[in-house]
Amino acid sequence: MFLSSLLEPIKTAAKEAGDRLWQLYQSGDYQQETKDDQSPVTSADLAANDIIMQHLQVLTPTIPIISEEVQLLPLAKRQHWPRYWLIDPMDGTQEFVARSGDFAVSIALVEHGWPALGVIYWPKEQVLYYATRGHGAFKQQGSKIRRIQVHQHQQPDPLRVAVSRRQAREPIEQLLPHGQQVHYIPLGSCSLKSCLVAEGSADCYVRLGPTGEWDTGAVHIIVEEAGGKILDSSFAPLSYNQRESLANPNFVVMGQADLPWPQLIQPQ
Ligand SMILES: Nc1ncnc2c1ncn2[C@@H]1O[C@H](COP(=O)(O)O)[C@@H](OP(=O)(O)O)[C@H]1O
Ligand SMILES: [Mg+2]
Repeated sequence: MFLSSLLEPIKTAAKEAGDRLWQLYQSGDYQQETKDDQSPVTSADLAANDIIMQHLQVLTPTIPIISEEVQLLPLAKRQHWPRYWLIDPMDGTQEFVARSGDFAVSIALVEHGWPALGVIYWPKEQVLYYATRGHGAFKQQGSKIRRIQVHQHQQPDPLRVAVSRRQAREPIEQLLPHGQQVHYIPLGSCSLKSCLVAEGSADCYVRLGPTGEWDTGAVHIIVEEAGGKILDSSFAPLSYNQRESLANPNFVVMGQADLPWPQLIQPQ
C-alpha cells in the first residue's frame, strides 16, 4: 500500500526533472565540471537533483535521501536506515555532453537493504520504466502502459549484449565463450541499458568499470520484476548502503533467469 501510493508522485518527479534536463540539453544552457572521481557533472545534473529533492522532501519528509550529487554521510550515520531514497538525477552525463540523448533520471526507494521501488525516465523518448516489489515492471509512453518481461533466449540465437558507448569492447569480448554469436548493442547510461534487458530488447548488459549504487538502485527492482537479475562478478547480489563507498563492483544484468549464465559470461 505504502509503495503503490508513492509510485505516481515519483513518476511525476522523475518526469519533471527529466524534462528540465531535456530543456537544458536542447538550449545548451549549462556548465560542465569534473568531479573528484574524474567523472563529469553539469549544472543540469544539479538542477535535476534540486527538483527531485524538493519533491521527495514534500512527499516523505522523514525518509532520508542519498543522491549522487549530494555529499555522502559516513556509513555509521546511514547504515541502519530502514529505508531511504537513492537517486541519480542524471545517469549518462557524458552522453548529455556528447549529445547522444542517452541519459536518464533514476529514483529508487531502498527498504531494508533492497530496492523496493524504482522509476527511470528517459527524456529523449519520453519513456518511463517503473516497478514496485511484487507488482511487475512496466513501460509507459504517454498514456500507453505495458508490462515488460525479459526475453527468452534460444541457442543458437546470437546473445544480444548491451554495452557502454564509452568503454572498450575487448575486455567484454574476452568474457564470452569462443564461438558464441554475439550482437552488441551500444547505448549510454547504465539505467537505460538495464531497461533494455528488462524489456527484452537485450539478453544481458555487462558492466566492467566504475559505477555507483545510484546507477543500479532503480533498475535493480525493474529488472527483477521483469524476470531478470543483477549479479556481481562472483554471481552474488549487489549490496546497498553496506560500505563506506557506494562504488559498485563489476556486474552483469541478466535477462532470462534460468539460462546457464556462468557458462555464458565469466566476469572478472
Ligand atoms: N570515471 C568514473 N567514475 C565513476 N563512475 C563512472 C565513471 N565513468 C562512468 N561512471 C559511471 O557510469 C555511468 C555512465 O554509464 P555509461 O558509460 O554506460 O553511459 C555514470 O553515470 P553518471 O552519468 O550518472 O555519472 C557513472 O556512474
Ligand atoms: Mg549521475
